[in-house]
Amino acid sequence: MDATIERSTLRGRARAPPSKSYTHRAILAAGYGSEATVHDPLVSADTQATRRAVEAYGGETDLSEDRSTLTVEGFDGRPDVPADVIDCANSGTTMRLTTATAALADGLTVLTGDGSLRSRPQGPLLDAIEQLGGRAESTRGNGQAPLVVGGPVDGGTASIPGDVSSQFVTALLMAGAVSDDGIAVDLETELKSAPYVDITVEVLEAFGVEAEEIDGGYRVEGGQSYAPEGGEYHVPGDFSSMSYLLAAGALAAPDGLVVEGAYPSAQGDSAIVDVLERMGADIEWDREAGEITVSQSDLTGVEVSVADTPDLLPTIAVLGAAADGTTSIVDCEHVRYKETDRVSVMAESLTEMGAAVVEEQDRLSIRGGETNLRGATLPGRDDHRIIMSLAVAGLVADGETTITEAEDVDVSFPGFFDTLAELGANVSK
Ligand SMILES: O=C(O)C1=C[C@@H](OP(=O)(O)O)[C@@H](O)[C@H](O)C1
Ligand SMILES: C=C(OP(=O)(O)O)C(=O)O
Repeated sequence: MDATIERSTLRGRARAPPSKSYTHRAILAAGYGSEATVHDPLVSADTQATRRAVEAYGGETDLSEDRSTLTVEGFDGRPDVPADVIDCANSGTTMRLTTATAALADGLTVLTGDGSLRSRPQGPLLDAIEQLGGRAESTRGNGQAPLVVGGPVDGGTASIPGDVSSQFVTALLMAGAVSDDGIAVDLETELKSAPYVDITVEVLEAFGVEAEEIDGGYRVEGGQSYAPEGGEYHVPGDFSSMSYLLAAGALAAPDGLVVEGAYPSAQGDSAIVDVLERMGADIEWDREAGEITVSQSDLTGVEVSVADTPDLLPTIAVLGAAADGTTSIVDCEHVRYKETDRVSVMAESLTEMGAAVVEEQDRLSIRGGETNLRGATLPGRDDHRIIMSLAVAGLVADGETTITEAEDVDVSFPGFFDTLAELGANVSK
């Protein structure tokens, strides 16, 4: 599917989808337990992959007809050896989190994914599982999927670098809670994407599982049981998804637009509100009502570290391209290990749209504001965040912006283009 966007004026109210990160964790936490109902799950391509993995390990899941609840009968801490290969599709979270599950099973599991996922780093997690006494191999010996993983591991201490993916820590903590001896993770370097581990700790706590940050790492006791209070868990709204709507409002909603479902949580990506404020946007977050109101404003470039918030890079890059002056996105090397190398892809795409961009290994600088962005035909590269951010750029570009393979927004924000259209965007697909 191609999506074509033209300059637009937006207004009204929109609700971002439920959080992808919380949904993955809630489904897997419920899988590690015996029974739980997950309310307001994100039903998207990525979270469906985690659902399939839980089923492969012996869990059962049932999505209500209106898709508002997912009931999970878990495998109670003891995963079966899957009857088939687990296909994690495009989802890094699914692959990392359920690779650690495989290390608890008494036999071998094979995990694979699409071309993008098969090119992303898994080596530190494989090493960690081997340090814990499990078997963990990349079939091509390059630290990438397909992976062959086996256990059962009892627990112990594993040391991993912190600057590749926080999902390795999340994976080991979630599995460690149902291991016999628990797992301690020593971080060899400072942790990037750290708020995602805060999300993990928050979800574990909601499921009655304790994990803690210790000096230089994290630790979880073994022998714990996953059971949310009353058997129910509610997923909050997704701030990464909201970032596109908020950026769209700051660029193209003179009378303002309201984003609903924005309640405070551990999501680092709520920092988008602060970034927009620093750029000069007229933005207000009513935390109690869970509503953010944002209006079109003249934006100025700022320097932003995305060490904690890698998924905001494409959104901030687009804001920078439309702002006066230079926006520097720093601490971004780990953003190269996503569905695509998003530092390079945003540099190329925004250059194509007429922005002045300088790409360095750990910094992306965008000088905007001198001339308008111009529409272009841009490949979506099977990367949901590239597609959504470029669609926002299209709202303020001269002429048409066409994004190819735009259906991949389904990974995290199904209905993204319909939501934009309901806000008044000129979108055709
Ligand atoms: O744990 C999670 O839910 C995620 C962690 C982050 O990845 P890294 O920890 O690999 O940076 C983030 O980019 C991804 O979209 C979701
Ligand atoms: C990188 C992302 O997710 P994952 O790592 O789960 O593929 C993302 O959603 O931007």
